[in-house]
Amino acid sequence: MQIHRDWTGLKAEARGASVAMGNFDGVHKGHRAVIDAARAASDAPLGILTFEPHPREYFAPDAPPFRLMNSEARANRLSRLGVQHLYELPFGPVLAGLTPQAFAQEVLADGLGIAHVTVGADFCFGKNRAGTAQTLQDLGRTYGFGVTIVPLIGAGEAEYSSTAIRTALAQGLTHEAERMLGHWHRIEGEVIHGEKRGRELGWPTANLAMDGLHLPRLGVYAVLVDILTGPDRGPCKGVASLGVRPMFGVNTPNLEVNLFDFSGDLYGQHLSVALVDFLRDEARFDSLQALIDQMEQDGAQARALLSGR
Ligand SMILES: Cc1cc2nc3c(=O)[nH]c(=O)nc-3n(C[C@H](O)[C@H](O)[C@H](O)COP(=O)(O)O)c2cc1C
Ligand SMILES: Nc1ncnc2c1ncn2[C@@H]1O[C@H](COP(=O)(O)OP(=O)(O)O)[C@@H](O)[C@H]1O
Repeated sequence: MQIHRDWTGLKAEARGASVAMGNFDGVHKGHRAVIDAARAASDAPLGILTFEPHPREYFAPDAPPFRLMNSEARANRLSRLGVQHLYELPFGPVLAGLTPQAFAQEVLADGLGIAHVTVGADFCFGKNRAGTAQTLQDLGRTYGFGVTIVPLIGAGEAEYSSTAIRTALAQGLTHEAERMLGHWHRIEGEVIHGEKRGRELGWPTANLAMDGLHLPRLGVYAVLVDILTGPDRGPCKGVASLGVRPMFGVNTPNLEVNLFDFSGDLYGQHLSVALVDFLRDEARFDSLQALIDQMEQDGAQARALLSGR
């Protein structure tokens, strides 16, 4: 998959693509219906047109993080769906200021030379979100690109939506989120250094930052892990704590993963951690020993829940 971060001066092989356009946060079942329609609409190379940062991050930079995945995780998932070109356009004052007409003409037609655009029925675009899917279809006739509008799938509009998935995860409803996503919700990133306390407790934990990401319910989860890089690359299981570690003062939230039956060095490697079962809320215990005893129970419960997965 090639990633393009500009909409002018692209090489000829990127032109004429059929693209699915949207934010694709989470790449849930509704998104995949739009991507499948883009694939079916044309024999041209399949592309995704999306924005980075997410427009909502640009317009409300101080709002709490809401994204289900960072741009790297989104790109990896889209690549696995067979997307050949990812147009990850920088969302800033220039794009935010384009009218729907200017976006269609300058970005889609003259800039990228796109042959066909597929969007979900609720797609809005352009300055003040003034353009609808129907507007796009009309502009396509003017500027010479085809437009497919995909009806929203599911019983109601909220059936498959990134917002509904965020709500489920905030309640610890991992299986409900999975039903809408079509896969487990995953947190991906590089293993960073922590306080080196885990190994002293007998529970080393590989730590991932939650920077910019939506926070699922804080607490302990049974997790399926893919080690994406390094000598220990491959799938494994574990138990993870997502939270602020109230036992140890005030901290920024992170994800701490203990891998079962593993003793390698993971610093700097990339992990993808699937939240499978919520076990309990994060707690503050009277003693370190009480925390360790509880971690033993968490580990045993996670092993039991994950057996057969
Ligand atoms: C299964 C598990 C459960 C945990 N539960 C709690 C908890 O309830 N309260 C808490 O403050 N920390 C909890 N932690 C987080 C530990 O405090 C943390 O992993 C430890 O401080 C190690 O931190 P370090 O990686 O920075 O060395 C838990 C960790 C694991 C792996
Ligand atoms: N079973 C394991 N699960 C998670 N990390 C492990 C495991 N065994 C060894 N490690 C290594 O130990 C590190 C975590 O140890 P820890 O004492 O918690 O340090 P830190 O506070 O830096 O996270 C991980 O980043 C990884 O490199």
